[in-house]
Parts: sequence; C-alpha cells; structure tokens
Amino acid sequence: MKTTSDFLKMKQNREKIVMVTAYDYPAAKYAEEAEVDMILVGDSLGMVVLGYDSTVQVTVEDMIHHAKAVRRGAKDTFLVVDMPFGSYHGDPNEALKTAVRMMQETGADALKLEGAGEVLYVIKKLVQAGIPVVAHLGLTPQSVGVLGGYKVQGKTAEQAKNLIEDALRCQEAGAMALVLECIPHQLTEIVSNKLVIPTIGIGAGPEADGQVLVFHDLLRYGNHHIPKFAKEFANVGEHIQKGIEGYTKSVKDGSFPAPEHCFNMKDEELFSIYGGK
Ligand SMILES: Nc1nc(=O)c2c([nH]1)NC[C@@H]1CN(c3ccc(C(=O)N[C@@H](CCC(=O)O)C(=O)O)cc3)CN21
Ligand SMILES: CC(C)C(=O)C(=O)O
Ligand SMILES: [Mg+2]
Repeated sequence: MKTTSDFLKMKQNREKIVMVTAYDYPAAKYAEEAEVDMILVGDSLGMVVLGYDSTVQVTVEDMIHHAKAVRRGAKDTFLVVDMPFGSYHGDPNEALKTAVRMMQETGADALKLEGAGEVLYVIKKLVQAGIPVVAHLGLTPQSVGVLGGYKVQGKTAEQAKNLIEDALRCQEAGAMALVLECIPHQLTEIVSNKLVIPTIGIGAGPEADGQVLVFHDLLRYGNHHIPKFAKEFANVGEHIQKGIEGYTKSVKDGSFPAPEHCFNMKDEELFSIYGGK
C-alpha cells in the first residue's frame, strides 16, 4: 500500500494521484482492482446512498459503518475517511477522541476535515496524535448553508488570496494533502505550485496533482443531481434499470424461473411422498 511519503514523491515526479469515493464493499473491491491510489469514504454518501439532500445529516456512526465495509473490500489501498458535519468543531479534545475512534474502528489511513480557521488547530492536534489529515478547501459542502449553495468558490482576487493563505496554513498545520473543490482552474495551478503537499481536485481543473470523483457520479449510478464537472465514464444506472425491468417482466410472464434455475428431486423420492399412504 502507498503511504503519505509516496504521495509527496508522486507530486515531485508529476505522477497524477487518482482518488475515488466508495461507500461499500463491492465498490471498494472495484476501486482496488482498478488500482486507484486512494479511496475516500466521503460524507457525500449521505446524498448518493442514503438519500439526504445534503451532507449535514451524516453522522459519525454512518461514516464508521460504511468505512468498515470499504476497508474490508480494499485492504491494500490508502483509505481516507471524511469526518462528518459537527464532529470536529467545538471542543478540540472531543474532536481528537472522535478522530481516534474513527481511525481505530475503521482501519482508515487518514481522515479528511473541511475548512481552515478554527479547524487548523484541530488538524494540528490530530497530526500530533499521529493521525494523517487531508484538508479540504474551496466548496466545502458541510458549510452549504453558510456558502448559500453549491457554488464555485475563489472567483474574485480577494477570495482567491484568502484560499491561497488557507492552503498554506493547512500545509503548515501538517496536512498530508489538500482537496480543492469547485474553484477556477487557474487558482488550482497557483495553489498546487505553492504547496509541497499534493492537491487533489474535484471541479478544480487539470492543474491539481490528483483528481477525485464521486463513484456514483462517474458511473452514473443513481438519480441524484450530478455536478457539471463529473464526466460520465460509464452508465451503470442504465444497465441496472434495464436489468430490473427485465426481471419484472419475466416473473410476470412466467418465463423466470426456467428449468436451469430450479432444483430437482429424484422421481423415486417424489413417488415415496405419496407411496406411504
Ligand atoms: N453526488 C455528489 N457529487 C459530488 O461531487 C458531491 C456530492 N454529491 N455531495 C457533496 C459535495 C457537493 N458537491 C457539489 C454539488 C453540486 C454542485 C453543483 O451543482 N454545482 C453547479 C455549479 C454552481 C455554480 O455555477 O456556481 C453545477 O452546475 O455543477 C457542485 C458540487 C460536490 N460533492
Ligand atoms: C467530493 C469529495 C471530495 C468529498 O468530500 C465527498 O465525497 O464527501
Ligand atoms: Mg466530503
């Protein structure tokens, strides 16, 4: 399995880092088989697998439950788990306790936290406790209420300067990598050039040191809203729909189950059922 220092080397060698989200055992298996560099158990699971309309409802228990399944499916891939909304603000000692629990119960290799500001202190605290931390700036979905929707961030010079400063502070706090979400690609280039740690972009252009996409978005799995940056690499939703419709039709018209789907009893056994009478 790759380690944090491998990701630094990949950046130095200009080798792109590939990250994909996964929320369950089969998805993790597929991701590991495809040789992605990192798997993220994102709190986006609230939206794509639990049917919530934001990531705000997702709990620490939800994250642990899904992360354990992902770890079982991908034992040899670097695993990052999102700390969910509300689990790392407030008392920093509580945040550390929760982080330790998430690491121990899931077998994660790192945790991801959104934002800078007060969160910088928590990043430092976790890193000092030996927990690798991935930072996350730009569109930070856990603050959707404050940001006023899922909008591109850092479009003005002032916002961009703030983001660059925050990125440097995350690195200084000890973050091993930085996710940049929904920002202009030119800003991604500036930040990536300024940082030693790798940037991993989502809706942030090709200049990031790596890319991350949501599993269900890139495969068109589910009927949730798909952001414009999520290219379609396959359409499994179409296959799933056709498959279930085919099953429904076959049961209704009696063509399923066919003989090859049935178990048989020997004739002599069958006759004996009545033979005893
Ligand atoms: N399925 C899914 N994919 C994601 O990438 C994702 C989630 N869920 N949930 C958590 C966050 C929220 N994300 C989102 C969600 C929507 C947009 C979106 O619709 N953006 C608009 C652009 C808005 C603008 O113009 O400022 C778009 O049209 O894509 C972006 C990021 C990214 N993350
Ligand atoms: C979009 C990625 C970066 C994420 O945080 C998630 O999937 O929750
Ligand atoms: Mg997330």
